[in-house]
Amino acid sequence: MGNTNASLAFVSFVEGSTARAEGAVPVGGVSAIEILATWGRDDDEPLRVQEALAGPGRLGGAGQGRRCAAISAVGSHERERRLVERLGSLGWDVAVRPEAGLVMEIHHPETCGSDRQYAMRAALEDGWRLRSEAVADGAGERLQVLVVDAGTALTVDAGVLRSGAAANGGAEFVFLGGAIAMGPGSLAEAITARGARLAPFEVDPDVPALGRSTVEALRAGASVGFRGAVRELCRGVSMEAFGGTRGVLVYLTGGARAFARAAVDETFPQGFRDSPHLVHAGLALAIRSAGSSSL
Ligand SMILES: Nc1ncnc2c1ncn2[C@@H]1O[C@H](COP(=O)(O)OP(=O)(O)OP(=O)(O)O)[C@@H](O)[C@H]1O
Ligand SMILES: CC(C)(CO)[C@@H](O)C(=O)NCCC(=O)O
Repeated sequence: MGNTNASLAFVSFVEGSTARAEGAVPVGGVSAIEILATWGRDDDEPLRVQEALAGPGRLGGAGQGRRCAAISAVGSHERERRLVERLGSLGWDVAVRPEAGLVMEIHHPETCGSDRQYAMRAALEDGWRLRSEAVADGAGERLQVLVVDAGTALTVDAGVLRSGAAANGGAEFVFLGGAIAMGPGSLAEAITARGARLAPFEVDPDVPALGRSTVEALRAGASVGFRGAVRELCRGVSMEAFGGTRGVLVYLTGGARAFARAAVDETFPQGFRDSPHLVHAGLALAIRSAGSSSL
């Protein structure tokens, strides 16, 4: 559940698989992510979920045995509660915001949004897999990850993989923090709510900076202005977390990705990974590694 939209996905794992689900980040064993439904804040959430789960043949073999669901939510606790209740009444065991499995190197980690944490978990795990494929002994290589999530909010977060630091000699996925700003739709809503003579308008990612009417000028501010925020936050967070932008593995996710692509591309000549389902993938990984303890 995001701030504006929510979606329900079915995630399959095939052990040892590195198959790329279309548009999805192919994190450890995630072989497919199928979006079953998406809906807005005002829709009847429990009903949409119930309808999606009832779809014919949707869940493959998952109809048999134990039914496990997990929820990432940054929306209201009331929305979350209604969803958990409905899934429970349909016979699902529900894990609500299971531990993302990150070492949180920020003040007050308990206030950090679950979407930020799951996206970072998926990105770091994917980076780890990529690195171990590229170098036989990747232990000495640094893995620095930046996650850009453009939606209702814009978040730009930094993370690193710390090898061999954990008590068991394994790797630690470390969340270093980042920035929270407004997405393009929020910018548009905010300015028309505060500007007495400004009528509501639709945002568009492909507009010039030079608007020749009020609405064009507003679109320019929301879209071109948003790109500026993305560029500046990507550069700033990378510089402060990693000392530069080179060698950083960058992931872009969120419903407003189209508004952020050009700025991310300009900032990182090494390119970036367009990963629409990063939060779902991270949630699935979190629940899998937590095993039955979170269910
Ligand atoms: N075609 C589009 N036209 C205009 N805005 C769009 C379009 N597609 C996405 N957006 C923007 O994306 C936002 C929704 O993004 P997303 O689907 O990631 O929602 P969300 O998950 O609720 O957001 P968040 O992750 O910040 O909670 C909208 O508020 C709007 O700003
Ligand atoms: C920042 C948002 C709104 C992004 O969806 C969400 O992750 C959230 O509500 N976070 C709580 C505050 C924090 O992440 O520090």
